[in-house]
Amino acid sequence: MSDRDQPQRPEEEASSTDRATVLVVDDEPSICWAFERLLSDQGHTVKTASSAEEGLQLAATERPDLVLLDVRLPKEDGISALPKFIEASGGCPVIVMTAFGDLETAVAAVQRGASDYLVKPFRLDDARRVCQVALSTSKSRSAPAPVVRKDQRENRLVGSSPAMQQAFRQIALVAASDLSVLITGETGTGKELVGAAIHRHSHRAKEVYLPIAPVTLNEDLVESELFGHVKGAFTGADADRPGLFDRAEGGTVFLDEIGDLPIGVQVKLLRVLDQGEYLRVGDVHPRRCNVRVLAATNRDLHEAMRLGQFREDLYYRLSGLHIHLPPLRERLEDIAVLCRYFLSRLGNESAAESLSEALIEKLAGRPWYGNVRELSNAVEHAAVVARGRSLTIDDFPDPQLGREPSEPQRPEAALADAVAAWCKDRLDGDAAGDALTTLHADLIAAVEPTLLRLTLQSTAGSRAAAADRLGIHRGTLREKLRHYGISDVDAAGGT
Ligand SMILES: Nc1ncnc2c1ncn2[C@@H]1O[C@H](COP(=O)(O)OP(=O)(O)OP(=O)(O)O)[C@@H](O)[C@H]1O
Repeated sequence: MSDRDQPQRPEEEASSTDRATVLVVDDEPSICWAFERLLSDQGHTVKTASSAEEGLQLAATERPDLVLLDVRLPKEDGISALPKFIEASGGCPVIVMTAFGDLETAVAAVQRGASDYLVKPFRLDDARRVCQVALSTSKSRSAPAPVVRKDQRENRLVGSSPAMQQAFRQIALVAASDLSVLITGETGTGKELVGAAIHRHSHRAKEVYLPIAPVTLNEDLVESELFGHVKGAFTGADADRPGLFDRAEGGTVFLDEIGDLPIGVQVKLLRVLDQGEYLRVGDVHPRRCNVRVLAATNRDLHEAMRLGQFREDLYYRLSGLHIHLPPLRERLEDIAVLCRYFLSRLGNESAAESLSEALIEKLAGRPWYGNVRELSNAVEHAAVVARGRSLTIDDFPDPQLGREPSEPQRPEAALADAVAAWCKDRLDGDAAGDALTTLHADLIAAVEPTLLRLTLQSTAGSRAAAADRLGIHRGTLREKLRHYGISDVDAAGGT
């Protein structure tokens, strides 16, 4: 707990809940002491125990209003004792505490009936807030049936950093609900894996989980791909066709790169979230749908909203809960556990066990702009090179020196921003909304000449090679150069 957290004075606790009895079960005396100080200052009675067995006896005699239960205890651990505490106390909320949480522990705790999950070390402010919320919940809740855990060895989400512990806690708490979740983070930080984990631990687990990246869909057809269309909706629509939301009925949709969703489609998505219904393209009869939406992005959605590229109402509707995955370079504690995990997933247990501190330290000094994806590939590469012996830093591929964290997205993002500014300017200038009829053609005319000139320069004026690079027919290139009045001399000479 941090020193700057000072417990509030009793008189500051005007809105405090009724005086309650709180049982703290932890074999660390400092934790028991901290809670005693925090909660008795608020007028509550605090009982402490250093083992599950001792705690259960107190739970039966004291019938506490709240139990704070550590996971690691001397004999029986907190997770297995959890249902017994709920039963012994007559159904009071139990907050599980751990310093060694992984996703499975967090999910098991919530599935066994924990009302919340505190990751050590925690701030007193957080502990106070979590206790207050738990104390305000009904004491009459019944103990949920224990759920049998499935072994989820493949594609597990691992990490020991506080940021990952926080993510595990959020996943565990949100999984059982139907809340939309917004998952943000740079490329390769594990957003899709978080989406899959939420689905896997939800009541929809047996239904479809459909990860969709709208950017990979045909731009003109993205709406119809997502929501389907009816016969005659557009040229070529010769029959009714269901969309991806039909396919995901009852399950979960993971929308990747939500920041790139066209505005028109954003409106439709908002209707799904608000009213649980959507229209197929060309249809006038709304269809009901029962789909949980998880969304991910590596873009700054606040900036996208500012530029008018992302709807604010959709942002607030989507971010029922926001899980942020920091870049790997900001959670270096995860590198060792991830390396071991990737090596044992490759079946290379001996390399996993023999990873040296010195190697981990060297790896932690690298920038990992591609985040966990880059680390995973690098470990795989190193394992192949090492051929069964212990890994050394020389087995790893060279780090991509000199690259900036978000460089892969930067030119596209800058271009999108420039287009947005241009568009906004033109649309604002057309306040009456009737003068603009060639917006699309105007934009193409503004950017295409530069594209053609630079490509021709890159091929030293060879039209055939430039057409290949551009992915257009040589005749089309010739026509375009004529249209824009670009001569070969222009193209070779500069922009
Ligand atoms: N915490 C983690 N534990 C184990 N594997 C991870 C973790 N985070 C990421 N990975 C692995 O890294 C790779 C990239 O993860 P994922 O596709 O979920 O990232 P992403 O953030 O969705 O990336 P993008 O934005 O590029 O789509 C995957 O192979 C995934 O299994």
